[in-house]
Amino acid sequence: MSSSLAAIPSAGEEAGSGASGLLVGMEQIGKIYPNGTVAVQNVNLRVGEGEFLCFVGPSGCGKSTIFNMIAGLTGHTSGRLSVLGTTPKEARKMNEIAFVFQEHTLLPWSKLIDNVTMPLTLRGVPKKERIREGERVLELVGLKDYLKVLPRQLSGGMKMRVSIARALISRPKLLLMDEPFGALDEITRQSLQDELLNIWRQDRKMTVLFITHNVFEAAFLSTRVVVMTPRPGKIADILEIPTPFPRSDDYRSSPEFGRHVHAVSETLKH
Ligand SMILES: Nc1ncnc2c1ncn2[C@@H]1O[C@H](COP(=O)(O)OP(=O)(O)OP(=O)(O)O)[C@@H](O)[C@H]1O
Repeated sequence: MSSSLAAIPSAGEEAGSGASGLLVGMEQIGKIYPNGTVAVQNVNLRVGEGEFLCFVGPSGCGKSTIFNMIAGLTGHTSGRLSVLGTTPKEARKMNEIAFVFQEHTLLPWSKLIDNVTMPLTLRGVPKKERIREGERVLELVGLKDYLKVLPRQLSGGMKMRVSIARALISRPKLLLMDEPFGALDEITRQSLQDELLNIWRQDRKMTVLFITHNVFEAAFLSTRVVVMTPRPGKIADILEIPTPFPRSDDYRSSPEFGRHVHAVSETLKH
């Protein structure tokens, strides 16, 4: 992997000049938590605009830690990390990174429209614009008829759709999804995979980084799969999934899909 990341600041340094075309650049990234746990070691990764990367690896290998470092929620302790051409902390202030977790984190007492527009409310965006954007993203996830409904009236899959809508409302350049579909049944999971790919394909400038334990999900969604080793997490390999989009149910049952799943599974074993 080429790594001309000279413009990327080292751990603890302030923002440097941006590396153009590079959404995320990781060079020799390491993370040791204050209690001494070595979570991540020597991670090198370059992510460009419009990619869809899945991260797979054994439990505790540092996938969430990598996401938290990219999102500026925890610092790296060695190496160089660039996000949107600057440091993660600076990138976080740009409102161009959104996070979706497995837990939906919706406010139970707020209607859907208020839940999805929360990021805009916090930024002081006028109500008219908030409502317009809220309707836009709820339509994207197939929930435009549910504006005034409370989260408790929704199924798990619908709550996840709302979480995705809330993440999309800021039109993020970088969408970080940490095992978002892990708690859903297989049918709901597959339909959300289809919807997510449709949304991503409508905005090919958006880059998605997605954690999953499911090799089928990784082979279906990704342009590349990052396979990690057990802790301390390193990158075992990065597998290209060159199958063109749109990917349909035919792809799910194709020999090509089987080969990609097999390749990811085999890499995980080593
Ligand atoms: N705040 C923390 N302090 C100390 N150790 C931590 C902290 N957060 C995570 N760890 C440890 O770092 C390692 C990596 O954790 P992380 O959550 O990043 O792994 P993961 O690959 O996302 O796991 P999973 O697939 O189970 O969600 C684990 O050993 C975990 O216990």
